[in-house]
This record gives sequence, structure tokens and C-alpha cells, in this order.
Amino acid sequence: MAGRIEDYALIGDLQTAALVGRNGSIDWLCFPRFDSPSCFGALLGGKENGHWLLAPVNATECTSRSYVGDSLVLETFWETSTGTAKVIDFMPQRDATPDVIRIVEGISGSVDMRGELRLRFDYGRVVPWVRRTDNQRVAVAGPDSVWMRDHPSIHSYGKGFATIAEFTVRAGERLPMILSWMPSHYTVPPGQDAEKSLRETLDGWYEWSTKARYQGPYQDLVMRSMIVLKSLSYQPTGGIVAAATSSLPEQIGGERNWDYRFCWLRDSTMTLSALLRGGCIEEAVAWRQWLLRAVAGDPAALQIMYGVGGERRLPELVAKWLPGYEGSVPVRFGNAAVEQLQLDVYGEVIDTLHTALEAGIPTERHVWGLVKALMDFLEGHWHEPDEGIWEVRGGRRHFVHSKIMCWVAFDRAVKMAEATGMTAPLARWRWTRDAIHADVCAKGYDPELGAFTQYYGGKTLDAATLFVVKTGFLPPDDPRVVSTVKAVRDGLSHDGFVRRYSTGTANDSAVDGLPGEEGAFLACSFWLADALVAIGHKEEARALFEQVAAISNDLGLISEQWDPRAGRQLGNTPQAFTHVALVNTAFLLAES
Ligand SMILES: OC[C@H]1O[C@H](O[C@H]2O[C@H](CO)[C@@H](O)[C@H](O)[C@H]2O)[C@H](O)[C@@H](O)[C@@H]1O
Repeated sequence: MAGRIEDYALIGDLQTAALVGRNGSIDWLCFPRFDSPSCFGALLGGKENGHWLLAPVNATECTSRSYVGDSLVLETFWETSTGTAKVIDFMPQRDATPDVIRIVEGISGSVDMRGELRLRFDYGRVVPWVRRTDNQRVAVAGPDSVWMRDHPSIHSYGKGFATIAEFTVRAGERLPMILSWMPSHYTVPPGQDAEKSLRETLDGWYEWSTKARYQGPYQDLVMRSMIVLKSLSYQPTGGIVAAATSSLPEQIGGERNWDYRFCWLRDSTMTLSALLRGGCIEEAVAWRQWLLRAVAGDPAALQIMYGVGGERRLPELVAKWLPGYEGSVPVRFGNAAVEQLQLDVYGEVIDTLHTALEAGIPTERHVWGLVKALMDFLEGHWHEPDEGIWEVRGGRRHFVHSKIMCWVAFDRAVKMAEATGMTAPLARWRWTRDAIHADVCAKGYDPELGAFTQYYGGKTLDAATLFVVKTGFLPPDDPRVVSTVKAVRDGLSHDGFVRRYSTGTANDSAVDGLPGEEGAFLACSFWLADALVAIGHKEEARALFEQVAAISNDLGLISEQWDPRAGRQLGNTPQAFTHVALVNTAFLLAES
């Protein structure tokens, strides 16, 4: 069975990522891209769906683990009755092939180790043919081949459709094991020097983290979050995925299981804003190029998400053969939300382009062309109902957050035109901006509830209405802002952990179209902290930030949601949204 979500460490090579459990098992890995079918899928089933265990014989959980400095190189320590060993896990920054390298180092005495490698291609379904060639093994099925090379002193043999390795590591020894993916019609991958790859990988991360350095409170957490955000960027194109996984449940045993291995414009723009705050200019430029390529052709028909290469079709399918994380089914790959209308996305994109301009990245002509095409579309559509930030599946509504973000789009577009002197229908944009503002104030605030509501005419709260102050839509001392912040705090929090909206009643599921409940949405807790700072409750904000940040795992990783009753992480992991929100709140607290 898979471990708890917070048991997993992340390793990656800026094109894909793997999750390593506290028991030494890699339970999730998709080759060669984030959104490729997995070859290790035990996370969503059992070991028969693919995994790679490497641990001392009979050990169940490591003694400790940590990343090497500001890198994504993981060191897992094992103390046993006969000695201590560590396993160094990493994915070298990509050359010809994607690789996972595990170096077993003896620290004291000697430790008997055991490896268990089960490759299962196509999301845990296909058992490959494995054969030995020279000093390596190769597993082949369909388009995939995986090559396995071990140090000569590692004895391995095939058993029960798995490759078993048994060996002893003694103090001072370093024994590498290398796994490389190749398209199956290629021949042997180039040889790899594990130690050299390790040095280069560490150098790469150190070089990046020197540029991204953040100085301030919660230093380690913020830097780790920035590294996570970087690791979710797909280097060849500049696209950024929302999380490394699919179908980790928002309720254990429930149906709210989604695939996050795609580039949501919302999540990626927020990621960029956080990286930009941390001084990462290159990523912003690369993402903007990705965006321009992705939307080229018909920019007005903006999709809310794309594949990392800019792909437009991400059909959602149910993997009936996978039993799901702790029985949470269906397991989904692809995401039907791609078809939705989510008007907030226009605001997030324009806001990020405006932030980039403010950070000194000039708005070139073709970027301005995109802005104008998006604004043209929005002028004709802002007043329509949509599926909103939460991607509801219960039908379109006039979500207040979507309208606020439409206002953001016009507000920032006007500011960009003013700052750059680029041509624009400024009078019309200003008029529409003010019309949206008036519409939201008239239809989005409920004096009885004392808050902005989830949608026009609704009677329920939504944490996304906190954007009313985050975006500058209303000033922080406006009584409607203050009362909304307090209403969200009092009405959606569970011991400080904020739900995005309420779930569990018939009315709630009519809105989101889904049965069951879910955990507290961690980004919303950070948004509440931001809003508390804005209305002057700084100490309360700080306490909330610390409480929420404390649920990150031993490595500083956080998933999408938290179950306050069971005290465990829920949802896909590590999730960009949550790490972005953490970074932003830390900056805000530092500045305030
Ligand atoms: O709640 C239902 C929806 O949940 C997912 O969307 C959430 O994750 C997205 C990626 O992080 C985020 O952009 C969005 O705001 C969240 O609601 C899922 O991807 C949707 O398909 C699903 O309808």
C-alpha cells in the first residue's frame, strides 16, 4: 500500500518527477514527461502497479532524510543494528535520456540492502519483457524501454516479474544504480557516470538557487517552496504543471480525484508571480514564450489549461484497472476541466504580464497583440456565467471571484497601456472596468451575510472572494472587505484551516456537481492570512501562517489540501498553488 501523502519526497529533472516514500520506495514516476503514463504507479494502487524499493533488509521506515542544501537531491538515512547507510536519490538534469540514479553509501559498519524493481508501463498495466544485455537489463513494452545498470557488486536476479537486488554496503563504499528511459526503438542509452551526474546536478541546483535566493523570515520553507515551483516547470518549453501527480484524493475514499500534470494558466501565472518576487526573471520570460506559442492561432479562444508542450486536447479517462490511493476511485488521467469557461483566467494572465512589466521585462509588440486579443474577447464575455476558479461541474454561474478577476484584467490592461504608451481602446477599457466594478458591488455583496457571496444571488461564502482585497478591487478599510474577511475566517475555517467553500450538503453539491466532502484548501488559508495582513490583523496572520506552514512534511513539501480531523495531507502533491500561496504570504509578512 502507498504511504501517506506527506510521506513522499520529490525528485525531478525539470521534465518529469518521481515520489520517494519514507520506506525507500519510488511509487510514482512518469517517463519521459510529467504527463506521460507512469512506469511506477504504486501510489494509485499497489506494488503490482510499479515501484522501486531500495532499503535495508526488513526495514520499514527510514531514520531521517533531507535534501542536500538548496537542491532536489535527496538523502535518506537508515540506521540498522549492523551499521548505517544512506541512499542518495536524484534525477540528473536531462541529457539524452531521463534517468533516476540511486547511490547507496555505507556510512558505518555494514548494511544488508534489498532492491525490488517492478516496472509497469502504461499506468501500472503493462508488464514489460525484461532481458539481460551485457552488464545491464532492459525492460521493453510498446513505446517504452527502461535500462537498468547497477554497480558490479550488486547481485540482481529476476523473480515474480520483478528484479530483485541483494547486496551488502560497507562503510566508505558508494554503489550506484541507474535507471534510464529510452523510446523502445532506440538502442542502448549512453553510459552514465553516477558521481559526475551527482556533482553536475548539485551544481545546477546551487547555481539556480543563488539567483532565486530569498532573505527573510521562514527562509528554509520559502526556498524549498521556490525549488518545488522550479521543479514543476517543464524546462524545454517554459510550461509549469499544477502538481506532479494525478488522482490523489481530496477525500480519502472519495471521488474528487483529478489529474494535475498540466499547465493551468491560473496556477502557472500565480507560480510565476511568486518566482518573480523571488527574482526569477528567466522563468517568467520562458513562460511568456510558452503562453504565446500555446495560444497562437486563435488567442481569443483561450483554454484554461494546456499540456506542457502547449497541447490543447487533454481528454479525461478513467483508469478502471487502478484501485486508487487508499481505494479512492475513479483514478483519472487527463482533465475535462480543459473544456470549461473560467473567466478569472484572463485576469490572472493579464495581471502576470503586468507584474512582468513592473519587474522590468518589456512588453513586446506581439505580447501586446495578445493582451488586446484577450481584452477584445473579455469585453464581449465578462458578463456571462462561467465555471469559475473552482472548476465546478454543476453548471455555470455568475461567480463573484470570476467577475473580480475580469475587473483585474481591465485594470491591469489599462495600467500597461498607460505605462508603455502602446495603442489601446483606453476609454472603452476604462468604461468596462468601471462597469464590472459597479456590477460586482451591486450583485456580489450580501448585507445579510455580511460578505461577498460565492455567486450572484447566492447565500454562501467562498474563500476566493478574499481576492476582493488581494487584487485592490476594494481598499482594505472598506467595511465590505473587513466583514468578508471575518466571515470567511469564521464561516469557512476549521481550527484555522480554510475550506474554499462549503461541501457536504445537497445545495453545495448542486454548485460543484460532486458528491462527498473535501479537506481544507491550503492556499485559501494563506489567502486568509494575506487578507488579515491587509485589514491590519498582522499577529493573527502570522500565527495562521505558522500554523498552516507547520503541516508541510519533514522536507517542506505540501499537497493541495489538509484533513484537519485526521491530521493528514490530501490531494495532489506537491501542489504549486499551495507553495505559491506560502511564498506570497511569507513575502507579505516579511514586508509588513
Ligand atoms: O474541484 C473540482 C476541480 O478540481 C480540480 O481543480 C482544482 O485544481 C486546479 C489545479 O490546481 C486549480 O486550478 C483549480 O482552481 C482547483 O479547483 C480539477 O482539476 C478539476 O477538474 C475539478 O473540476
